[in-house]
Amino acid sequence: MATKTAKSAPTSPSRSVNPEEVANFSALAETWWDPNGPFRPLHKMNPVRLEFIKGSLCRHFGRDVTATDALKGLRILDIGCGGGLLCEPLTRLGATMVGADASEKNILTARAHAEQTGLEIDYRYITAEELADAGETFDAILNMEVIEHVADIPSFLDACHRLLKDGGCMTLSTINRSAKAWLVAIAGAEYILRWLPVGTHDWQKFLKPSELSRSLRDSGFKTSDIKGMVYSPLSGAWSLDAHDFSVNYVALAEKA
Ligand SMILES: C[S@@+](CC[C@H](N)C(=O)[O-])C[C@H]1O[C@@H](n2cnc3c(N)ncnc32)[C@H](O)[C@@H]1O
Ligand SMILES: [Mg+2]
Repeated sequence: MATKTAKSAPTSPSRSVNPEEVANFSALAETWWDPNGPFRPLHKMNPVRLEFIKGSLCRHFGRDVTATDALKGLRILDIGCGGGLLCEPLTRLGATMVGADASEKNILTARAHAEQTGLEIDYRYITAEELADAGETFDAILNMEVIEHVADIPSFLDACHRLLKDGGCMTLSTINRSAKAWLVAIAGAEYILRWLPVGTHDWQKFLKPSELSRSLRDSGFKTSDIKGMVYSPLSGAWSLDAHDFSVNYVALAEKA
């Protein structure tokens, strides 16, 4: 009798890609740089995201946060870069940026915009796993507003871990799976204010900070900072908050 060999499940090189999610972003690709378009919330959040990213990277790498070229010499990957809303300001701070996205249309928009602004940014139409398989490594990774849109978190974070040099760090942002987040980020932002197209976010895919930390630990990272990002309806501005993680939050993870 022939012995039965255990067959492992077929491995897909890019398990993190959810084709429906990527198609949603591709459909909006031409609107990335419209400050009043569907990505208006990201434009509004950008100053506070940059404050967190710049502050975290400067502390981690011992840089002077007040220097105009504070990130000079650092090779940084923006995974799921979309239209390049973060790649451009970080390039201006001296970083050597690689922006990678699973949507080709996003990459075309990002490249066209960088050409207009005269910034040199290496944009790639590639998934996290493909880039990791290619053996590239980076001093730091930006992982901003992506994890709640991926199909397989362990595969995605394992790829990020492979992409990070020893001693490197990764910033993340996502949305908490709380009742308030459903009210604000889904009912409010999608259905009432129409800031985002209905269906942009799936509440089930939001992550509690403890779940994000656990997933990061399982992939070999140590969470070293978490801050809330809080929106003030009065001023229309976002700010970092040490205690309120109830909706949006940012985190810093180090390669353990
Ligand atoms: C909400 S957007 C965030 C864009 C950008 N990080 C920002 O914050 O301005 C999420 C992006 O992740 C990309 N994406 C989703 N899954 C991905 C994957 N597995 N690898 C690379 N990019 C991915 C999508 O195409 C989309 O552009
Ligand atoms: Mg999102």
